[in-house]
Amino acid sequence: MRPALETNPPTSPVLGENGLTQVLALVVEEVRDSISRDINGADLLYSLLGAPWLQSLLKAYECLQQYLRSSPRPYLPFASGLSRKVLTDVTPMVGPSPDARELYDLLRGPHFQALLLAHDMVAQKEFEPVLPPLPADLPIDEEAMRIVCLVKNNQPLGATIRRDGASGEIFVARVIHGGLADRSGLLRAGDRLVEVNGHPVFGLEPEQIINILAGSHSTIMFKVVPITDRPVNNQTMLYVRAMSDYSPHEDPAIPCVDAGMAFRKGDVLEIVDQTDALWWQAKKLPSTSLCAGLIPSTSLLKRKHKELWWSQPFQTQAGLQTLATVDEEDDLMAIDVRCVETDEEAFESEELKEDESECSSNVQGVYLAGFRRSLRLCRRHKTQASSYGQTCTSRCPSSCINALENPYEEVVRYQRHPEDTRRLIALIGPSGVGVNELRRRLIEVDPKTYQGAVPHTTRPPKSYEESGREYHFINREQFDNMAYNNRFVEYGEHKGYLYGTSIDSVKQVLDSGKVCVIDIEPQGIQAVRTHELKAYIIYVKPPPAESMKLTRKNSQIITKYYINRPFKDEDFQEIEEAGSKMESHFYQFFDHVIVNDSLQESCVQLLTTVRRAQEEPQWVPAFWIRPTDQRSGYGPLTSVLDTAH
Ligand SMILES: Nc1ncnc2c1ncn2[C@@H]1O[C@H](COP(=O)(O)OP(=O)(O)OP(=O)(O)O)[C@@H](O)[C@H]1O
Repeated sequence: MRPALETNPPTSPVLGENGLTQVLALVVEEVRDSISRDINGADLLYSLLGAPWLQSLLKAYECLQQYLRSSPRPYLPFASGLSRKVLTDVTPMVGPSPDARELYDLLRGPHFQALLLAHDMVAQKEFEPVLPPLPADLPIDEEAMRIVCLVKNNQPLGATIRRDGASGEIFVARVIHGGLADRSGLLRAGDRLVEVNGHPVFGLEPEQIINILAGSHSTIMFKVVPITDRPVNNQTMLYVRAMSDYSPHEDPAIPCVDAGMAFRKGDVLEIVDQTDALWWQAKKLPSTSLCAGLIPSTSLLKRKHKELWWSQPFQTQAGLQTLATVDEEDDLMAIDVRCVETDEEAFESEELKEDESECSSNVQGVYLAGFRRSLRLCRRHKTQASSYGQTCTSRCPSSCINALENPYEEVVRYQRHPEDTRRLIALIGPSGVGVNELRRRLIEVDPKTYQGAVPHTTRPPKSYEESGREYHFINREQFDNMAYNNRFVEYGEHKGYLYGTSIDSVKQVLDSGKVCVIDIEPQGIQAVRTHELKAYIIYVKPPPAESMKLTRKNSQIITKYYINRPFKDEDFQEIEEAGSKMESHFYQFFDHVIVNDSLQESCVQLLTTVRRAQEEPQWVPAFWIRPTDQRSGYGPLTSVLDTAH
């Protein structure tokens, strides 16, 4: 700041009449200097301070301040009366002077007359409400009643009622945030209803009252005894991502189906009211609606999920275990007898050919790691986790979230700072949909920005391979150690060798300032949804089988038995089915979905999405952003949601 400003004591600045404008002018000058010194944000601040609306606002403020000090009094109590009298005097004048004519025109002007009218209203203090006198014979024990008159429009009233079983009295059960009743500010949960449109409601059933309401036309009149102890609303705004689907129409327990709000897994919800322990009020984002809807609270939804779980013991439960089902089906893929591998050596040599061809995948001198066939095939053997006696949950306890335990995941808006490491991009999709094709094309577009992670393997290196380029070659003990210490995003076994993508390989790419682009299987989701990697997960969705038949005419699929072979109809069917299973279990973790129909369009969409993921604000789990000590286990989410009543 300039010395001129520094000399003023900050607590008691004595500003002249145009004090604020002067101060602002000095600040603007200061900010202009900062722009030339290239100080971050100075540009934005300069345009904000120079905005015409801010100048006008300041002028209005200063005028008000000035008049507050001088407390002006009306010159006349009835200025429009005087103006009318002058007009009556001037009208009959024969050959009035130019001054008299000008005065006449001025006084007749509608704006001038409106100004005088406003002046008189202020002078006579007509803006103060006139209340009717209280009746003299008011009984002492009379309860304070409030008469509420609401104008009906097309919107629902936005309130529910309940009947007290013991007393037969009717109460407002809840007022829906942003609804007609809430916006009136006159009806509150707990108010006792005495009359509706002149009908006493005592002893009536709620349905009868609803019929009275339905029959009323332009206005609804309530007579209520207001609640005396209003709960203090000290809740903070909360945003969550739904981890499961919910439909009020399929929930017999909801207090009012019409007030309920359906949501799908992955939807971001703004929780606007948690006063009720069972039923919260929320809006689905992005939302243009003023009115919130009822959704089950965390504890209620957990209870519902548990009840469902117990009532369907033989069904596959949503969550990470479902992988087994998807994968088993992969393995049970109808095996074409002609495809069965008979000669290990012949296969090996074919693999070698393929490896050699992949060796040449150098783009601008950069080797594209992580596209090897053996690595991709090993990821289809899903026995690895059990063979290590570990589940995903035990591998990454801090971030595993399943719908049964946490039906809502708390999220916050996150804008990556340009100096922070880039977010990991993880592509996921059913095998054969085109995940690797898209990933490869993205990296090839700009290998200086995008890069895959170098995987680890226990397989011995081939003559042309270099450690750290195709793979990090390590021994089994080292691999086991890394797996034991949760250092892999995912890993698996192929032909007796272990292959895996490590967190450190991903971090190495991110730390070099590049965007790391990997593909993952569903069991890798939790390992990348961490504060450390901040993965942005893109689901590559298969288009309908019929459409794939057209677009994949010249494409080839990698299988366990053939290195490459043309797609068959069964492949499309399988990809489609595997896709819908993947969606039904993991959709809540997908930040973006690309339907891979036309390859060209998918590539463009991928590039745009990946850029947006780095540059634009996104909803991310709150535990990524919270301080370290709050970032363990389910703690933050559960405690925030369960205690915030
Ligand atoms: N949109 C598309 N149109 C036409 N062909 C495509 C399209 N997307 C992918 N392909 C082709 O489909 C084949 C399978 O794609 P890709 O190898 O990327 O599968 P994937 O999803 O990575 O599965 P996996 O990991 O099991 O190999 C490749 O030959 C690829 O070129």
